[in-house]
Amino acid sequence: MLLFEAGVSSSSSGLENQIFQYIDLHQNEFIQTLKEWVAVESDSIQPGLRQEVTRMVELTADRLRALGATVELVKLGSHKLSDGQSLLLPPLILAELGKDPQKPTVCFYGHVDVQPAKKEDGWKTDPYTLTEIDGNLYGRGATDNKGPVLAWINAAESFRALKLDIPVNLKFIIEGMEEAGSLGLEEIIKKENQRFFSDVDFFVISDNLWLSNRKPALTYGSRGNICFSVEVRCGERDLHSGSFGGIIHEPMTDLIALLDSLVDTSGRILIPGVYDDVASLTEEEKKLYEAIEFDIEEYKNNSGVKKFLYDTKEEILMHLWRYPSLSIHGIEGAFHEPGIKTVIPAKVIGKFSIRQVPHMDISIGEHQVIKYLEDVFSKRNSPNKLKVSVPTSAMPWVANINDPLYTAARKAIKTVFGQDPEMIRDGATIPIAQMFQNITRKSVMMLPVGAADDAEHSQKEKISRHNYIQGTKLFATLFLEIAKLPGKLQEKSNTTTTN
Ligand SMILES: C[C@H](N)C(=O)N[C@@H](Cc1c[nH]cn1)C(=O)O
Ligand SMILES: [Zn+2]
Ligand SMILES: [Zn+2]
Repeated sequence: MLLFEAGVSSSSSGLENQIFQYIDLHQNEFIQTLKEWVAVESDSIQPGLRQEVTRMVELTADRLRALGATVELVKLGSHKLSDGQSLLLPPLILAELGKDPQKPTVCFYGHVDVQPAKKEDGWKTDPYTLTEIDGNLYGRGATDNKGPVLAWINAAESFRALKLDIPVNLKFIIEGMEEAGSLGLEEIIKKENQRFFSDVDFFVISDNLWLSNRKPALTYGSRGNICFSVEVRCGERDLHSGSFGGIIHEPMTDLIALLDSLVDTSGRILIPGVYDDVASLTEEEKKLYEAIEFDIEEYKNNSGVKKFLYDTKEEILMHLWRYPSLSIHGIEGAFHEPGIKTVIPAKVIGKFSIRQVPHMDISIGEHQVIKYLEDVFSKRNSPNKLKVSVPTSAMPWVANINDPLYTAARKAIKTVFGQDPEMIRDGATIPIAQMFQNITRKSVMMLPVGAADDAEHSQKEKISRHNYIQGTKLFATLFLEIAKLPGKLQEKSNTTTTN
């Protein structure tokens, strides 16, 4: 059996070494569970797979119950699809393990839904069969986010199996709609703020990646996102392009023109006012970017793209983390199969999103985009119908890295990986981060275990065996480090005695 040397460093204690050995010895069992989880096609985007998402949430609940946790499945109601139909949302898991008032309480967030994946998208392995190749575990959801969710559960299980006291109370909030924009979540966080979340001291999210393939990271910021749907319709049914091509305003032509008006060739968003509220860059912040270790070539190789829009480390990171970006994701109703279908689609829906950064206002952004699209469309003198909607949006998040939670995590990372973490932000969005911070006013931290080459949302998504197993050790060590934070414990026992 392979033992990871970095997990048994000179700075780790006897207790840590005992836990690390247990994790190393049981790594194949942990991987087997991940295999079972990856086999569930819990794609939250495609309505036809909603039952699989619910099944995945139930499987997760079973695992938490087996750990000894008390599990509640909270109903989130339903949501409206673009065709007007209503679809049930999967339940949300709120689980609790330990309720000792003398211990700090850590709430972990993760999601068990995944992005869509089909073998024919270009996967070399079946996306729903976890496949190990050269130490990497390939499969949809391996890193985003089933692997990290299991790593948290594995960490707690390891304490239990060794009959060791978990030195923190654990709470879990696990959803099945993150990839679809965390529908229904904010309402529950607000509702549960005075109940389930009332005794939480720290929130930890492990749903993003390191900046490097090898160097661990701690994340203190993420971008938000506003998702837009732009529908252009000419009639009730598709038309023969031989019978009608040349005499009508085609919806797809209108839509392509609208989408083409959004960004220029340098990546700059062309919607007036979008950059107005972006936080200005201070000298202090500039220095932060200069100090970061970032291998542009490695990042480029991970993407498979030959050239980025920017050449310097600072420009690239700033355009990922502190400036908005606009991406076009797809067109519903467009003929996308191989071959030629000589049709004029009657209705097409373009999908794009704008990653929001601090100080940008979502409702102002929505208004600016809708007005701009209406202006561009009106100049085309098209009789077609334009409808712009915002199916989902999420706020950006930035945390205070001087919070004791970050101190505990730095120590845990140093113990397990033998090096200090890179302090990073993330260009992606985890809607719950800002909800936790805003609503509960407690400390929030992102502690990723996936590496930069994990290819989230892509055809070769993976987590390495190393990161999955070391990640499990990291979370176990984090429990021990959080329990050592004196200020928090002191405060907690004071509160307990005065109550
Ligand atoms: C970072 C996280 N693993 C993730 O992939 N989040 C999604 C969430 C989202 C945002 N808008 C719609 N879904 C993402 O950043 O794309
Ligand atoms: Zn995720
Ligand atoms: Zn994702």
